[in-house]
Amino acid sequence: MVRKINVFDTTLRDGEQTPGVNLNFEEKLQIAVQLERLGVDIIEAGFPAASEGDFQAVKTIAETVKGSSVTGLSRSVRKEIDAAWDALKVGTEPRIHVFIATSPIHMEHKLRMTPDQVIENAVDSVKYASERFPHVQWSAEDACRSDLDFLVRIIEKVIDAGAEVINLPDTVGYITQEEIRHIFTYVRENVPNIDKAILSTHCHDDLGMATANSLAAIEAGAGQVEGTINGIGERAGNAALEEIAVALKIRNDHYQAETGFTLNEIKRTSSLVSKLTGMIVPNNKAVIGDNAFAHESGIHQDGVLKETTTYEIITPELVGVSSNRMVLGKLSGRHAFKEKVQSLGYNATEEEINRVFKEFKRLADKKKEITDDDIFALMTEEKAGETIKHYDLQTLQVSYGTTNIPTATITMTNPDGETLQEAATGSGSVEAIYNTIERIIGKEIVLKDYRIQSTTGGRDALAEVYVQIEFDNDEASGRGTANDVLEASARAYINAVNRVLNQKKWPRKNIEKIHV
Ligand SMILES: CC(=O)SCCNC(=O)CCNC(=O)[C@H](O)C(C)(C)COP(=O)(O)OP(=O)(O)OC[C@H]1O[C@@H](n2cnc3c(N)ncnc32)[C@H](O)[C@@H]1OP(=O)(O)O
Ligand SMILES: CC(C)C(=O)C(=O)O
Repeated sequence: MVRKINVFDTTLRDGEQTPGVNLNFEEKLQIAVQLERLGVDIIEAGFPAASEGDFQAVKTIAETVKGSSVTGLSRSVRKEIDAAWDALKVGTEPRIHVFIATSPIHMEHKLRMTPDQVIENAVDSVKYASERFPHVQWSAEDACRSDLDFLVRIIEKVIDAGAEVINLPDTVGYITQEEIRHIFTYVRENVPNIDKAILSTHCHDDLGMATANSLAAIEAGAGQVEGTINGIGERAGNAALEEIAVALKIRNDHYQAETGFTLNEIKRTSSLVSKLTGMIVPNNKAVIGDNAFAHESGIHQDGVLKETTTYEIITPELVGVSSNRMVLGKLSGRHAFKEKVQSLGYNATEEEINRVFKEFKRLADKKKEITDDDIFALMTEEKAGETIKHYDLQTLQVSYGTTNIPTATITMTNPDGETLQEAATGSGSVEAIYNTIERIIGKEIVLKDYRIQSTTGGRDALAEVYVQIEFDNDEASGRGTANDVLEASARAYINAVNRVLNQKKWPRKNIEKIHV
């Protein structure tokens, strides 16, 4: 029997508590609409009493979103419950989330209240909220560091006062899986009226255990899970909802529970939240990181090419990613290389593949990632064999100073094997180099794009320059790698020139016609 777990998304409330994140009205609305599309059951849209902006955002979201229930947070303070009511009453089935801390540390030092005063306050605010809202959720802030018998006492009373969801947050991300299972089990077994309420889990990631702890709480009977998209939130963040939803799906055999998520909306939701909050998703982030479906090493790539399940437990399509990705680099093997060559339209012999594979490995030692363009260049050179002649850089000298005109002197061999030398000036060193190369080649070349990046870290990093040029009505890109940026710039330019020449012989648009 598979249990349905309600998803309570707090990207717009706890997620907005991420240091540096500040969503405006339109951004909150855009995210809320996407959360609805994702299939979130409850959207916590903000804290209506916190500011006029948050009040308006919660109100508009409550007016707009109909497929998910919309809620707002409030302290155990009557005027905040009033503010929440004003913002949320426009929604269908208005819902409030009231909280107060229950741990000895919070009660004594922050609230400066006795446990009995906390009970009195919680009961009063839940009653007050229930007189307005048809749905009331109550949270015992810092529940996971609270005394269990005190929790049992207060929960029984707030359920009697009208709370229908009881949330037991791990506010500071402190709990372990075994302990959270114990808390949920203890509450279920000892609160006499617990059947009238749904238990909810809300975990923080301070020890990197938010997802694991949320799943453990589900195992112990939580019927609602709270978290944020991409795991953003206060301090180290909240449990990442996409991880929980996918874990429940993939390990359904174990958890026997599922969310109502339209899972293939996950990637789109994650990208939207990342873009609007400015919180970049790490490449290695579970489920939605750029590398989650990328395979880098030869043994893995070979396995995936033969049978994807060898190294993929989640299909990319499940979460809305179009396909997996083979990253060609120095750790790649012949199988992945051959597959890439074939996917680019080449019908190469084993002998050719073996030859070009050696070149590929040489290049991969210098570059982090080998692109389709690189493979194209390697294959073009292989197919052209000796017949295509090209320009080669022999020497490069650049004179630059703050008070003189940058001048480059270059020696190159041309396609006929002749050695040519020229010098030219420019407004900067790179322009001087490109003007000199243009003179040697004797053609007008248009530089359409120039980009530079380092391919490794540290002071001795290799510079990689990418250029795009046009001459003789043909375009090509070129890359050059060297320890020095000026040499890399020259090599990229010459590489692009050679590609234009190669393309004239082996037109790229006819790539599939290149057969042995
Ligand atoms: C675990 C969580 O994530 S809880 C949610 C956290 N989110 C936020 O705090 C964002 C919105 N917060 C705000 O805009 C403001 O903090 C407000 C409007 C709520 C309150 O602002 P202020 O009145 O200036 O109080 P301030 O934030 O400085 O201090 C909090 C006060 O609330 C009290 N308090 C904290 N939690 C609660 C609660 N659940 N119920 C009642 N009082 C509470 C504190 O004890 C403190 O009281 P004191 O002033 O008597 O010492
Ligand atoms: C208000 C509660 C649910 C909270 O955000 C927390 O305890 O982390």
